[in-house]
Amino acid sequence: MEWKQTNESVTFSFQVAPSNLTLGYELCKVTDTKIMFKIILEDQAMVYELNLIDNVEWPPTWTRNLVTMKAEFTFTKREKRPWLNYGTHVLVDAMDPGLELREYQVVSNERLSNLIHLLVVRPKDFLQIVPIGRHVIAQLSLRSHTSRPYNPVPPCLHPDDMASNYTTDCLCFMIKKYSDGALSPCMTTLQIGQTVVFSQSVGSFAIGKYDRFSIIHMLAAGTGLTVMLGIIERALVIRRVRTINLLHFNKDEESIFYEQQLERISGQKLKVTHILRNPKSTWTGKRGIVSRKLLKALVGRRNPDACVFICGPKLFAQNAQSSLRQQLGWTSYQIYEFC
Ligand SMILES: Cc1cc2nc3c(=O)[nH]c(=O)nc-3n(C[C@H](O)[C@H](O)[C@H](O)COP(=O)(O)OP(=O)(O)OC[C@H]3O[C@@H](n4cnc5c(N)ncnc54)[C@H](O)[C@@H]3O)c2cc1C
Repeated sequence: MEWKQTNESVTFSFQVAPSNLTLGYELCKVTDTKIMFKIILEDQAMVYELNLIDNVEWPPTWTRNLVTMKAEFTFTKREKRPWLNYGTHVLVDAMDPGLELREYQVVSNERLSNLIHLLVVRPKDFLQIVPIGRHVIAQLSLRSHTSRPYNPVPPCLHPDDMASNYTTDCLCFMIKKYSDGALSPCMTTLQIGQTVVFSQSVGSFAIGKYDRFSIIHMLAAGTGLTVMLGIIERALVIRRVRTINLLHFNKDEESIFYEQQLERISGQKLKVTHILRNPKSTWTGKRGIVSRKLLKALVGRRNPDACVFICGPKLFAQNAQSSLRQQLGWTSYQIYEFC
């Protein structure tokens, strides 16, 4: 663990091993001087108990280097004076706690399109940086029996599109409303100040496994886009990645969301293609469903320097996998399906 300070603040960072990419973090305030730090690695987690020499304010702010994934957490000191040392830290047993549910307060809930809302929520005395490609479980209250998985999304991909009221201790979600659904109608109508429950991160995706590829193809159907946004945010700053080819499949013009925001960051590296199943006759873009013909044209035959990420309904993912593997020669280690 490294630390540095000014009179006003103290900053901590953890570097486990350069070969082991830190994927995510969970910080929990126990008291004003005791903080638990959980560091999430590819297939294990480490928990440190940090006992500070003096009181700090909660929450800390954080910044992350998206290439190395190293994050720095900065706490404001309650008493503005230099510390002789930070205190002590010990590695504690990181037993699997099972699903831990916490209440989050809604800080904004805005419409992105007809059916999609951007929800920003903030927990109390807790902060998590969810590993890219992993999700959390949501439910309306701690006692509710209905839960659904959702992918946290970056607060923005361009500073002009920053989510309303976002601070670095918040999580952001893009949630589609299914009017006859059990949870999404409530999730999309939450008001500022109401609470909702989320778990810690779940899943096994490890972004570092794909760092060797210089071309990333993404096949996203509808809200399958959500998991791709964190990958895009990082891929844009990874020098080795030359091309991000995002294919976003939707039903019709009204179902497209986050279009202008993606347009703003697309260019030499990121290319976005919208493919509609049922567009109006005026649509001049691509149309159809995922098929061998379409993927041959937009992804092409197997390229050893490329990987493909797939996220969407089961049938969509099955069709994509069979077209890529059986007809276009792609191999399983190049493909990751989020489900
Ligand atoms: C890993 C993961 C991440 C996800 N991330 C996101 C995300 O970031 N954003 C997002 O919006 N969604 C995401 N989802 C989907 C999300 O978890 C919910 O499934 C979605 O919000 C619908 O939940 P609901 O309770 O409102 O609807 P449900 O009650 O689950 O119903 C959804 C729709 O399916 C229909 N339906 C329900 N049961 C059946 C059935 N047996 N047969 C046929 N149709 C049926 C319903 O009529 C309704 O139209 C993710 C899913 C997974 C697995």
